[in-house]
Amino acid sequence: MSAILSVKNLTHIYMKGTPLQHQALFGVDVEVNEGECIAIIGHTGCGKSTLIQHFNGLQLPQGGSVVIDGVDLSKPKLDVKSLRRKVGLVFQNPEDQIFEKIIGDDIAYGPLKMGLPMKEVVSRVRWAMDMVGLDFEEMKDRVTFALSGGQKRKVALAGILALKPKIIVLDEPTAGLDPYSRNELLARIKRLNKEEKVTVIFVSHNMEEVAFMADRVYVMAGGKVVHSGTPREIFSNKALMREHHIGMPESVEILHELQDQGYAVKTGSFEVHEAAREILSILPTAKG
Ligand SMILES: Nc1ncnc2c1ncn2[C@@H]1O[C@H](COP(=O)(O)OP(=O)(O)OP(=O)(O)O)[C@@H](O)[C@H]1O
Repeated sequence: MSAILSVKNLTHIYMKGTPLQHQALFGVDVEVNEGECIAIIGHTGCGKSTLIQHFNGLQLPQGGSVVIDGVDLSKPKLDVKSLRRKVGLVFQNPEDQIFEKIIGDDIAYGPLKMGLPMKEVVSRVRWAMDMVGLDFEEMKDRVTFALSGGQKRKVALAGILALKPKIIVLDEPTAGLDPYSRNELLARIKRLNKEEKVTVIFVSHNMEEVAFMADRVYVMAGGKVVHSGTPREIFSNKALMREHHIGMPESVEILHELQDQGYAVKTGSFEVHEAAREILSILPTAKG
């Protein structure tokens, strides 16, 4: 695997030189390999959104460097359009991303702007709708304003996918969704990552989601990366999670609680069936 995204010593100061100046990033290093699924977690205000806004040129490096698929974002005359075809950023609020009245038109917007022939545009819209689980025939002519929150999220994601980006960046992809819609959308994103080999980077406050999706996790605090590792490594580090006010998957929380009470359980198991096995393993030697 080779690095498709490399961030080195990135700094960012909002409203530099004004009385409202605020430094949001203090020398961040992130390296993402092609095909990986990466989670970025951390307490609110730690700089996650600021960081990911650099990935498609919404913010440009003030200090340090960001190189994506061979494109150095510090270079003068950066071709932002071509960068945004490589990296699709899906905002937290889908309404910030849906502009057209009709679903099919909205998803076709990017490919049409790219000047692709109509046949290719239609084929991309079909593919993108299929990837996110929207039925093409049933949904393409429906109006966007009448959709549910979950459907809007799917339309926003399909609009990005229709550009066939190598990397998708998702800011809290399932915030506000019910558990069924959340799991369905996560399974779709996982399929994009594992089968279509799209590199995925997502920000999340939902640790179940991080445990289910991520190959690796970056933990941010105070504008810095304070730790990185597999979900297993991160969630077995209770001190780290507590120090940075980050929750854990509930199954891991239960295992940590048992460990605190003196039971010999391993805390790196975060899938429910693993955690259940771990708990069952201590039953014969249970205290009291
Ligand atoms: N446009 C802006 N102008 C000034 N300060 C900003 C701006 N955007 C963000 N900040 C500040 O920069 C810091 C990092 O914000 P950022 O949105 O990157 O955090 P975050 O980790 O994504 O937070 P959350 O989890 O709440 O979305 C915060 O202190 C925030 O108040």
